[in-house]
Amino acid sequence: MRTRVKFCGITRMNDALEAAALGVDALGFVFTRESKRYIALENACVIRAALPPFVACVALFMDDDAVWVAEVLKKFGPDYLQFHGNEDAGYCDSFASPYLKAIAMGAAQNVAAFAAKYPGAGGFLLDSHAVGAAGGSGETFDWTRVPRDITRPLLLAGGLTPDNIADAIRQVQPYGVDVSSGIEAAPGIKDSQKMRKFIEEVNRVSA
Ligand SMILES: O=C(O)c1ccccc1N[C@@H]1O[C@H](COP(=O)(O)O)[C@@H](O)[C@H]1O
Repeated sequence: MRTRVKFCGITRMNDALEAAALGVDALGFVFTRESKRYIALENACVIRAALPPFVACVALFMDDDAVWVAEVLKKFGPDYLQFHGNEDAGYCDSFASPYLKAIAMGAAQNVAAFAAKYPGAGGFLLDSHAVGAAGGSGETFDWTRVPRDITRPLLLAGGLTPDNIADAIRQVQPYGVDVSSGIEAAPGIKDSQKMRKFIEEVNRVSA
């Protein structure tokens, strides 16, 4: 099956439409305000309304106030929430909405034990970022540390680029991949050629 692709950190209409035309499965919108890729809720809603069918929208948060998450849920209506901080399962489940939980792949991380604490998560995003630090750093982690026996969907993230995505998929065989800085010209500004090359590489190795 083709590896699913999420492009994260969308801030511009044209980037979203180009990504959709390339066949991306999901677009990520960063609603945590410290991020360089933060998008105002009103702008995200305008982009969302212009997307063709079957492009999932993901709303990313990092230790945000529950009131803010609820407001985004109500107005933006994401298909998935993505929690990228220290949120516990009670907090994540409290929104009664499908969600992905990020796992920071520090040296001591035990993915199976972490995942067991979040029975309500639809999947897990394995990222190189330190918990509490802003993500989207463009740094990879040691992919040999991804366990093969996790039965729930895993999305590989952290430092993926058009040049390393083929190796990443061959090595990790993830359910999906998630990329932000590796397809950018600058934070929040996607690069058309990098987006295209990234999708071409995913299609080439996972066809
Ligand atoms: O993108 C951000 O600005 C961001 C901010 C806070 C938490 C997570 C963030 N991004 C996520 O990080 C991964 C990896 O990014 P990159 O490809 O290494 O730049 C990205 O897929 C987002 O889900």
